[in-house]
Amino acid sequence: MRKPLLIGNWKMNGSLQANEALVMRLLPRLRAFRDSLELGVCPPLPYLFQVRDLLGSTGVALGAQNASAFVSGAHTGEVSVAMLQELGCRYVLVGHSERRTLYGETNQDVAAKFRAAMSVGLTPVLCVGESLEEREADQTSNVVAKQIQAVINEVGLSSLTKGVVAYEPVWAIGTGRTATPEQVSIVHQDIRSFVGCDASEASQDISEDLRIIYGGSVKPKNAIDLFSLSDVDGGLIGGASLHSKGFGAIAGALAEAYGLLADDYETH
Ligand SMILES: O=C[C@H](O)COP(=O)(O)O
Repeated sequence: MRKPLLIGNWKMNGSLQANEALVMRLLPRLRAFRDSLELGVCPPLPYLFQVRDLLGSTGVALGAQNASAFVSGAHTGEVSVAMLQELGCRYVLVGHSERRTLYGETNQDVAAKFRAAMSVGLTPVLCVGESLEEREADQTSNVVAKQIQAVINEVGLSSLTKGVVAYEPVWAIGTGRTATPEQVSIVHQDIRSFVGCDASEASQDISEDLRIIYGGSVKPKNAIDLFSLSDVDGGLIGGASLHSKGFGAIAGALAEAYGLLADDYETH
């Protein structure tokens, strides 16, 4: 079974004081799920040390929101995957739509970052998704397939499962406009079919093993419907991950969807 995964992406939010308050309130809410779910948070880079220490050995992992594809050298302002690994990160987001749209990252750039992350043992979380225009032009499948194919070209199909795919329709990010369960289900199934499309036994296994999580305006009230879909293996949560109660409730919904509710957790 694919282990359900929930990652909070704090984006460019927080302060020393706010992070401490958030993590201290969040940890008790996540305690019941730490064996059944894989949990992580991605604070802004300057706070990685602080949050790593706050998380301690609670089982909630640390992740970064971005990394350079380069190993070292004259790349002012960039941070290497080895640095993130040294700081205790387990995950790194690659190709978040905000990186693609605001900072011009191409499919090739993202694929190089995926490779770099893998090379130091980090788990790259490959973010893919279509814009509203692309959806309206019926291009969702093509766009997502190209984003994934670029990574397969770079690292090979069999290495795809060293990472996680996060489907995040751009039009649903931070807009309060969540994709419907039907829309999400179609794209997640498409991704799984695309990965398994050469019909070899190996590609079938890879397709079956690949974790595909959903992100885009996930809230406690819509989480259970999204996480109950058979091809959705968890969530990448933006805005709601900044609130301990909301993120805790989303973790509860994920556990509930998988029938993994711990005895000491009540759904309210
Ligand atoms: O990385 C997270 C996604 O961009 C989703 O953000 P959101 O939950 O605020 O829509």
